[in-house]
Formats: sequence, C-alpha cells, structure tokens
Amino acid sequence: MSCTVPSPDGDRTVFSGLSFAIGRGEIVDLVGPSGSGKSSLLTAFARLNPHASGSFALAGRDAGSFTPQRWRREVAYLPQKPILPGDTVADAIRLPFTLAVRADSTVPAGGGDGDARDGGRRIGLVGRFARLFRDDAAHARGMLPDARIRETLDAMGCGDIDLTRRPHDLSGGQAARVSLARTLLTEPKVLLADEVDAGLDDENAAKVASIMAYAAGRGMAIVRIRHRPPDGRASRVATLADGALTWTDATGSATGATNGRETA
Ligand SMILES: Nc1ncnc2c1ncn2[C@@H]1O[C@H](COP(=O)(O)OP(=O)(O)OP(=O)(O)O)[C@@H](O)[C@H]1O
Repeated sequence: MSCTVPSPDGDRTVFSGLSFAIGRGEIVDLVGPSGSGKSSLLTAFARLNPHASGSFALAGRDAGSFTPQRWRREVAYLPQKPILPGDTVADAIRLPFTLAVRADSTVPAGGGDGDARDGGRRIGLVGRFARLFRDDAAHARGMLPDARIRETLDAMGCGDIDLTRRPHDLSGGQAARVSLARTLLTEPKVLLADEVDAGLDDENAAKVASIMAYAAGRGMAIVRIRHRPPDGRASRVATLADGALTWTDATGSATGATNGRETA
C-alpha cells in the first residue's frame, strides 16, 4: 500500500510498500505521530483515498472482485465526527438501510419526467420522489425495525439512548456510540475506526471501547486509530512513523515485524 499526496513542492510520499494483515475478531491499535499517515492508511484500505494505491484482499478475495460500494460495506471506515442526519436517533441509525433500498429502487415505468397519478391526483416529479423516499423509509423500517435497534443498543450498553430523540440533542458520547452502533448494524467484516474516542471523556471512551470489543467478540476485525493510553482491548499495536509500520504485542514487546511486513 502506498500513498503520495500533492504538496507545494511537488508530490510527497507519505508511505510506500506497507502491508499488513488483520485476523477475524482481532483488535489492532494504529498509533503514531500526527501527520504520519494513519488516517491515509485506513482510508486507503477502505478504498476512499484517491492518493493511495495498492492491493487489498478480504478473506483471500481480491478487492478488485468487489464493487467499491460492496467493499465499503464489508470494510467500513468510521470517521471521528459522527454525522447523524434524520429527525430521530432511529432514523439516523436506519440511514444506511434507507439508502440501500433507495439504491435498489428503480424509477417507475414511464421515465424520469412528466407527471404521475396518485389516487387519481396528478403529482409532479418532486412529489413522486417524495413518495418514493417515504416508501424507501418504510421498507427500511421493515428491514430494521425499532425493536431490533433497541435490542442492539441495549446489548451494546446503550440503554440510555432514546430512539425517539433528535440526534442533534445527543451528548458527544452518545452521538459517538450511535454512530458506531449504526455502522455495526450494517455488519461489516472490518471496522476502521479513526479516533472515534477523541474528545470523549474517559467513561464514554470506555463505553465505545466496550462496544467494539463486543463486535470483535462476534468476529469483526477492528483497527482503531487512538491517541489515548492503551486500554487493554488491542492484541497488537502498529506504530506508523517515517513511512514504516512497527508492530508490538499487547505487552509492548516487539513482534519482530517491521515496515508493515506482517502476516497474521
Ligand atoms: N488530500 C491531501 N492533500 C494533501 N496532503 C494530504 C492530503 N491528505 C493527507 N495529506 C497529508 O498526508 C499526511 C498524512 O495525513 P494523515 O491525516 O493520514 O495523518 P495522521 O497520521 O492521520 O494525522 P493525525 O494523527 O494528525 O490525524 C499529512 O502530512 C497530511 O497533511
């Protein structure tokens, strides 16, 4: 995996020739100085980084055999700042499902413009799309009912989060946990968490860590960029500095693998 970014002095290589593997159910912490390329590495792996190149595989299957959308569903990148659109927490959590239904929807026969009829009433294009979106939201509610969201949040120790609340009214810690829960409900195989506990107090950071441990316990592979002291959740720590990855195990002992040439 390599990453070269534009700079005023010409292209600059952030890292080159890195490789790593992460096992099912494993939590790896990715640390290193600011600007060393940690986010670039994760966004590269999620195929979200236009400055990166390399080859990726999931369970032995080459990334090229996935559509980018399918790959990102399996390898989910979670940014630091939660984005929770919608009127309620339940809507915000259901958003990926609503969008998936939307993506699968086809414009009804008759083309994309002109008028349609709704109960004998003529409706315009905007009305038709509003109706389509309502239908998609209802379909998404069928796929992910409130009861399942409630059950999942409770299992993750988020019993304090009311599904009917407005997302904007949540505390920072609650918003981080909702954002994490939303990603986990899409059941990615790999979760790439980019400083999602930054800005949280210790109690909320511990809750976020415990939710991730729950997901790892169910087989999800997780890479966490963290600036906090080790919390005992990760089995290995990868340090990215000066373009090289150095690996240590949970006790801080070197594993012998450097420059990212790691096999798991
Ligand atoms: N789109 C871009 N254009 C130009 N430079 C970029 C771009 N994206 C990242 N960089 C540069 O690449 C380097 C690595 O950035 P990155 O955000 O990956 O580092 P980081 O280790 O995650 O930093 P931090 O810990 O501060 O978040 C930085 O010098 C950054 O300025």
